[in-house]
Amino acid sequence: MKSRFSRICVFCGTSNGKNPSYQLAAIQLGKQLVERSIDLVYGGGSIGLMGQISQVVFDGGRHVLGVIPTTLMPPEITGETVGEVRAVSGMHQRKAEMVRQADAFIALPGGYGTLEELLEVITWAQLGIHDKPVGLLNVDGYYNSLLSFMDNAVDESFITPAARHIIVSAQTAQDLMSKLEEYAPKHCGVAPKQSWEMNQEL
Ligand SMILES: C/C(=C\CNc1ncnc2c1ncn2[C@@H]1O[C@H](COP(=O)(O)O)[C@@H](O)[C@H]1O)CO
Repeated sequence: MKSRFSRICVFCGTSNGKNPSYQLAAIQLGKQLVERSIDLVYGGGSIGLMGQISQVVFDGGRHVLGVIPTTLMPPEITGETVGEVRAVSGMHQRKAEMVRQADAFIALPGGYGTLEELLEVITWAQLGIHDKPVGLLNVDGYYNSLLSFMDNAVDESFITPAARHIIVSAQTAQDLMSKLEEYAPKHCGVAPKQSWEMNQEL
């Protein structure tokens, strides 16, 4: 299956979560990447959903790149990383490197870390720093409240309808991948991408 993407960055929980369907979704997304010959970029390590997806993609013969701050590298904190490990000096450098390396982003269920990474790539898209698709795998409605928040922010005129379109969501890995393949931005970035690159944001 030919994809428009070479490498997708996945944000996801350092825990597996309570509902077994979260782990299943991480495995299914990993299989989708393998079937579509897409490599994985992620936060490194083998804990929680991060471990599930990286193992599936690695076992499927695709390249796995874990971008991890040196402080989080000890295996007792994050476990072992399969594939290539890229050490970075801190969390800001990690995110910039993930954005540089990937040509789309997907968030699986997770906690604060996942949410922060997801919102940053959405914000960067809104500003015009990148124009890469951002997907949300809304497993068993885990992100319904976040999506409702965004809809309310549109109703209250804090998010434009075009910027609401930045986030592509689906309930299954297969549906999400199909939607991301077809994604075309509707919003205009606040400033052109070239001017951000000149300022070395990425
Ligand atoms: C939080 C715990 C350990 C921290 N270890 C991490 N190792 C690798 N990546 C991490 C870690 N913590 C956060 N991240 C990044 O955020 C996302 C996961 O955070 P969440 O809060 O679990 O959603 C993930 O995408 C990573 O890039 C103790 O369990």
